[in-house]
Amino acid sequence: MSAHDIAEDPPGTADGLTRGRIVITEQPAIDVLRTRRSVVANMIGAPGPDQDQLELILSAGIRVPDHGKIGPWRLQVLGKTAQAMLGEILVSEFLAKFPDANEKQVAFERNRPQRAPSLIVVSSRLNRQHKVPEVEQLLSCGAVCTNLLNASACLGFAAQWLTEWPAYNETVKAALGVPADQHIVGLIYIGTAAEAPGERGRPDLEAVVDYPDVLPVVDAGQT
Ligand SMILES: Cc1cc2nc3c(=O)[nH]c(=O)nc-3n(C[C@H](O)[C@H](O)[C@H](O)COP(=O)(O)O)c2cc1C
Repeated sequence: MSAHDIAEDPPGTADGLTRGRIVITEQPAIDVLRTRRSVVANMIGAPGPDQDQLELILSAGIRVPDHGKIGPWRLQVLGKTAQAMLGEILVSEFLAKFPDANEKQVAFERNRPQRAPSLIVVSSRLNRQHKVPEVEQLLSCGAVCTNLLNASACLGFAAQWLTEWPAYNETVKAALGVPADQHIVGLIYIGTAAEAPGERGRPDLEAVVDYPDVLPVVDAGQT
């Protein structure tokens, strides 16, 4: 049984951890976090999460630090028809920019939102009247995307956080109901890895972490 199979047994009686009918990976959370890898969307296939699994991923996804309790994010789980409609919009925007595009390129754009079984669009709902700075609200949106990836990994699913050109296209935003002054922060593709991804180089801790005993105050004149 793979990590995201549905348990036949009643809750709590199957091997491993269960939540209702869902088997959760037996890996300790710290190992999921330490070893999670994105899988490129092209390599993510069926099965995708079912509705119960999706709701688990979504509820973990929005359990993020949110200064001011603003909830500055919005999540849209695109169904198959919506994915196909988005694909048609991508084709028309792509052709408007590259009228000489070949068939293969057009087919890629049409299929772009359907590369994986599930597609969650995470966009911002920034409250610019709120005293909490905009950047903090955007960071909370990013945290949602990260939690979606980690929650997917906890259930044994592969996922990738992409923006690509569609996230920055005004027609795409309008079609998704995202106001022009808000952002599409992530398109999260979720499903099952066609093959396990290789490791990706990570910075050594020493390259990014310091343990200063005293503050490394920089003389303003030196900067
Ligand atoms: C905000 C954001 C946008 C991203 N957009 C893209 C993208 O458009 N195309 C891409 O190849 N990777 C994109 N990535 C990177 C992948 O999500 C992923 O981090 C990368 O493939 C490395 O995999 P890893 O998560 O295993 O480190 C983006 C990451 C972030 C945080």
